[in-house]
Amino acid sequence: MYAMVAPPDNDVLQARSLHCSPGGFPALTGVSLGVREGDILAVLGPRGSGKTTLLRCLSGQQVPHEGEVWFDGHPIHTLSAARRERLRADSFAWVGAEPSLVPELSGWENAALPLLLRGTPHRAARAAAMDWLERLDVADCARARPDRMPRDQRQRIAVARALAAAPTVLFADEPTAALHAGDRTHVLRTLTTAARSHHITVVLASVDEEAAEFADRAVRLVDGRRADSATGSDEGQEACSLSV
Ligand SMILES: Nc1ncnc2c1ncn2[C@@H]1O[C@H](COP(=O)(O)OP(=O)(O)OP(=O)(O)O)[C@@H](O)[C@H]1O
Repeated sequence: MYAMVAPPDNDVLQARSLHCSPGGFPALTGVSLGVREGDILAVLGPRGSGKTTLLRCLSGQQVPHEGEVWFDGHPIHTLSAARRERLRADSFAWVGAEPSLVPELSGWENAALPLLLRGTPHRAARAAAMDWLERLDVADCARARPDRMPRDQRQRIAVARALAAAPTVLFADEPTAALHAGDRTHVLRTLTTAARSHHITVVLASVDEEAAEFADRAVRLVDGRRADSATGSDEGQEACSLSV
């Protein structure tokens, strides 16, 4: 064991020697990495390599069985479930492969939902949501219900919802997996361009090497371990001074 030491100032997120076995399967076996503020980090690897489990640990949805996760200079693996929930609502956004929209709400209401839940006035939340729907080319879906939209439009609204919330970190887990090739590139480009212009840090998981083209850095996982460099193995405290 080693004493908990805060990560370097320019790392907004840091994982140290994560071990995690959801459902008893060793999905992560000693993963360390740092994510610099404002960076777009691609987490690449084949199916089953541990990408989703890593993003779930970094975002506080899953507590690692061993190791540490730090956000903004504070450990989050030691927080209560309620405090992790609060952190996720205030600072993080998540886009998965399947758009998970509220079926009873229209396109703009879905995109505005995190802002409305935070108490943003209705008019301001609507304006922000509409702005993002326009950037993602789905403004004409603003009044439609999700069951009236094709999947790629629902996914664009899910991306708009994540960006409208102005998170510190956006976790995108295979955000374009369910889209056609042309849509994939457009959604990834829009997501990463918007994140850069709003200084949102992005952790982008993908099986597709193309995702690295949109990122500042990439790490690669194979069988729950870093496969890209010596910094990725079970290095414990040395990780404190390393970014990616
Ligand atoms: N709750 C769970 N119960 C059992 N096994 C799990 C659980 N969660 C993850 N695993 C296993 O851990 C391994 C890593 O899964 P994970 O979803 O993190 O990988 P991934 O790289 O995101 O893959 P995919 O693209 O298929 O989602 C896989 O073998 C998966 O079956």
